[in-house]
Amino acid sequence: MRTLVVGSRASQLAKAQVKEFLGPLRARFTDVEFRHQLILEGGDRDRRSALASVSQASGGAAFSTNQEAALVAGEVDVIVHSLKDLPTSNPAELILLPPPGREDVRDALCGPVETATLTALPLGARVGTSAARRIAQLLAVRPDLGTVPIRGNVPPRLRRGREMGLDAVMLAAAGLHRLGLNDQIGQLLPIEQFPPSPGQGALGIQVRADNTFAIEVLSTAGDLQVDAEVRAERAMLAELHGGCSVPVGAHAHTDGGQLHLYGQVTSVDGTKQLTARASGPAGDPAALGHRVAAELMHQGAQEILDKARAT
Ligand SMILES: NCc1[nH]cc(CCC(=O)O)c1CC(=O)O
Repeated sequence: MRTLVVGSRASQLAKAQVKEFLGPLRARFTDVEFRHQLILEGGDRDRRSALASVSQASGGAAFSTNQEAALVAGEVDVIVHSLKDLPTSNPAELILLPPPGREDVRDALCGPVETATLTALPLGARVGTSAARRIAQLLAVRPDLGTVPIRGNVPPRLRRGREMGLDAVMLAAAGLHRLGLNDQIGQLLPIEQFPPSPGQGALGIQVRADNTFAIEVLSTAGDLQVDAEVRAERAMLAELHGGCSVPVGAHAHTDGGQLHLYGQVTSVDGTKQLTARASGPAGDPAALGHRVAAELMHQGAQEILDKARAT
């Protein structure tokens, strides 16, 4: 019996993601023992300091560092991340395998279901989110809204939103679905105005590039269409030199052999919004990502991003 040690953060969402990833693999490889190992990150140990520093720490990579160290050291064979939390540059000895099927890519407004929608939120309503992209996108459609910083794992964000009396909290539908929190969703936001963070809803399956056994087994869980889509989105983000904290949205979908990519950059105050689209062969997602990024740059993305980074 061979063993594969699967690492993840200790959050409920991370545990749900590992379960989802391992389900089909356990059924397919009855001669492999899959062992789950939790790896604490700075953001898990000290919740209070994490609240303040999570997006600044290690250039936005606060969720992946201890895990990557454990992977490089050989303590685990694979890390199951939320792909959108992973920086677009991977350490040289680590690679990302094709992710399994993607969850709903959209963002959601959560709160009282009658009022947590774009049209029903009262004038000047307060929405909980700390993400530059979400703040910018919200203000672009509802400049009257106020946004309130709220960080941490998904269930505590919902709880604090209620405690603080916020009108809504903006979260990824993927995490809500995976945690069985669908009943919290007031509205799933339209992709046109609210393209998600690149990679949102997909798992980031990270292994050592030389771990042939892990690659052989875990690749069988991958979905090549999802892989092309998220690679296009992440290539666009990388080309814009964006981390996870820039007001950049991206969404790719496949149609036959064609990959379509939609990209959006929004100023933090929501007053300027650039969008671009392109299509290309599914076999070259990076080229498509670069094309859409180049079009956004041509429209003036650099100035918007420089300003967003300065705030
Ligand atoms: N940055 C935190 C984070 N990382 C992944 C998810 C949800 C799952 C996903 O987007 O894939 C979330 C919470 C959120 O943005 O609502």
